[in-house]
Amino acid sequence: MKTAYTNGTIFTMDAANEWYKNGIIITEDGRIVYAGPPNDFEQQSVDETIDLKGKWVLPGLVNTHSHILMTILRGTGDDMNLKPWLEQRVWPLEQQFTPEIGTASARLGVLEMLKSGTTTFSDMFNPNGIDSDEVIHAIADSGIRGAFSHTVFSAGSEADQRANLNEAERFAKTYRSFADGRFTTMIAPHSPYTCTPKALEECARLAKENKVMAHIHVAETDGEIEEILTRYGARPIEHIRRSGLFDVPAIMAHGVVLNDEERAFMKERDIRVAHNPVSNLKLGSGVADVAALREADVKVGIATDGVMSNNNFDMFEELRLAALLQKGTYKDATRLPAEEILAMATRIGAEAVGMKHTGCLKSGRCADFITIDPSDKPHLQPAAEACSHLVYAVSGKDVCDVYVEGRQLVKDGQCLTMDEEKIIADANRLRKQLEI
Ligand SMILES: CSC[C@H]1O[C@@H](n2cnc3c(O)ncnc32)[C@H](O)[C@@H]1O
Ligand SMILES: [Zn+2]
Repeated sequence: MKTAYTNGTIFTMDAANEWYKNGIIITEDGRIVYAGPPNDFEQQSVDETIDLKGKWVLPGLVNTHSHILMTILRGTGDDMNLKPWLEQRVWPLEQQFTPEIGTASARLGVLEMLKSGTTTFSDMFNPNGIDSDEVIHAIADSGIRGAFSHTVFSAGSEADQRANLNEAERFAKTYRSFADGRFTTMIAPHSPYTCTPKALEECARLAKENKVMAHIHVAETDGEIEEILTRYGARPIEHIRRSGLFDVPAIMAHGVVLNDEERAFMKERDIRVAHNPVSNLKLGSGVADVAALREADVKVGIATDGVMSNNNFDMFEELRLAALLQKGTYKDATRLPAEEILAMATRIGAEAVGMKHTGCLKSGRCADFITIDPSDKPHLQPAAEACSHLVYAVSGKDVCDVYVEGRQLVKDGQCLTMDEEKIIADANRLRKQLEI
């Protein structure tokens, strides 16, 4: 089936940042075969024509780090610093999870992501209390794209730790090319402070043997740097390097506390960063020096983290904040211009999670795109400066249509693939089972 989407303002987000007013996208079998000006487009050459009536079109957003299984915990654990938040609130709550809670939580998270314009996300699942096979199938049914990992923690007995690593490997092998290739997997040791050096080494081996990326929380707070220095005599980046985990393509969540030497090393090893501006502020962790990372030519994607530290999955909020934080901390408004932020949320984010086939509206890439209709929205008028509006004025609620691999998943703000009423009812019913 060949479909033409006509009369859109198309932000290709390719390396040249080309955009076209009254542009056209032609898709076939889930791929883009053309994106650009209408030139000599002939309606007869396609099976179907959809008039976008001036809507803005951009690649679906890529959320490079999330925890959808925490979605049911939204609104709990506010106003706490990272360590007590994890130890006193998050982990005791996650211990109460059942498979039903985990799956309901995942569905709610995916629904929110899709409706706010995210088409790809890279997620760390909790290892306890859930049925990761059921979760993966629930996510697959929604039509979204993603990279998933069953997180590794060095907790419990030796047998428990071995079982956790075995499950992380089984999960990575089983789903490494699942849902018609929309899903990939990663090996995700939670962090250098929750995993032993041996577990990090094991994770490095598993990622290498299974040819998947590594995903880990690193350099999130000053406290983490001190703790790892005290325990192992090295800062987190050097400590993890010694384990071999950075011998495979890796993405680190946070990267708030880094120095020049570490950034140069990250460039050399192509270690990517998932920047979580809201989560880093909410947990009092600080502000990642994204401008320095970009100057060092490190790939930086944008992310939400879980909703307990956010409290939503609206990537547009992250874009705006990511731009403003660098301008404010550097006292220099030229830092991270809107075009660069948009690229980080799309093409660069996709590269950061190892998905070069999405994130850009270009012939050969997957037809993963979203539309926004500015025509009835005062906050997006005058509509001429669309690129600026996409970073500084749009919110997830403005997203109109969402397509993944040419399949429409959201139409006029309504999700076509998920039962919204049931998902919300289930989340509220199951939330009552948790002792908050
Ligand atoms: C879902 S398994 C991963 C594990 O990570 C916890 N988590 C969520 N946000 C953060 C963060 O910012 N730093 C460290 N760990 C985090 C989550 O609750 C799970 O237990
Ligand atoms: Zn996280």
